[in-house]
Amino acid sequence: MKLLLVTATPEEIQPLSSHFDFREGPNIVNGNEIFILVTGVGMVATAWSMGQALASDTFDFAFNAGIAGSFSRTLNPGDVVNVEKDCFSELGAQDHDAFLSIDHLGFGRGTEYPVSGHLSDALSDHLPKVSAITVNTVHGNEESIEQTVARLNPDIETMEGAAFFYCCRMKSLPGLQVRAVSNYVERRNRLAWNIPLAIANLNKELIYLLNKLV
Ligand SMILES: O=C(O)c1cccc(C(=O)CC[C@H]2O[C@@H](n3cnc4c(=O)[nH]cnc43)[C@H](O)[C@@H]2O)c1
Repeated sequence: MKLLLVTATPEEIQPLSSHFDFREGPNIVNGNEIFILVTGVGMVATAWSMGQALASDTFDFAFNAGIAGSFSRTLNPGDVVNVEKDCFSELGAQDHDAFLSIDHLGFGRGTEYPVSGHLSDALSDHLPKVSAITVNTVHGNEESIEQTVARLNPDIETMEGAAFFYCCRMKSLPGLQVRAVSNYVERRNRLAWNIPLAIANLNKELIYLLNKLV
């Protein structure tokens, strides 16, 4: 099988890369070819990089791996989750105090799901399923957090996930978005982020998943 592993920054998959000694181009794990795509942070960078990769090559399965902020207090820092639903939460229009989604405006859809397949289920059965939003601006203001929770009630947020699912959907490419919680979504408090724990747990999971693909 040919797999695409998409991440925003090299740091987020550094332990995995060291574990398997990943290089540029195809890397072989258990007979599968793994291509690493480091996109840069954000949905535009992700869409551009994935668009380039998917236009010039074909893949059987894709992973989006990274850290995330959690709205949900039932998730703990370091928890690894499987995103089953994602949303371009800022895509739409303000109408005074109301938000009109892109769906409501009639210009498309704001919600994305992974292209499912038997492999997705077999790989991710053990992971908690969550709903996510994808943002350009990381929430860090109590009022805007309350408004977003009231409107969408997401479990986590990232800056790339919905773009990953969008690109996969355009190519009918099955995939999984696997995220580890590095911080709670709250009034900005960068000192409270536990990025090392999130990266360590994310990478243990990725090594497990790639070893499961035999
Ligand atoms: O500072 C570091 O050492 C460091 C190492 C690796 C990655 C980072 C990042 O800041 C990655 C940004 C990445 O993380 C996602 N993320 C994490 N928390 C949130 C959040 O609360 N809201 C939205 N996105 C979040 C996001 O997908 C970024 O791509 C730093």
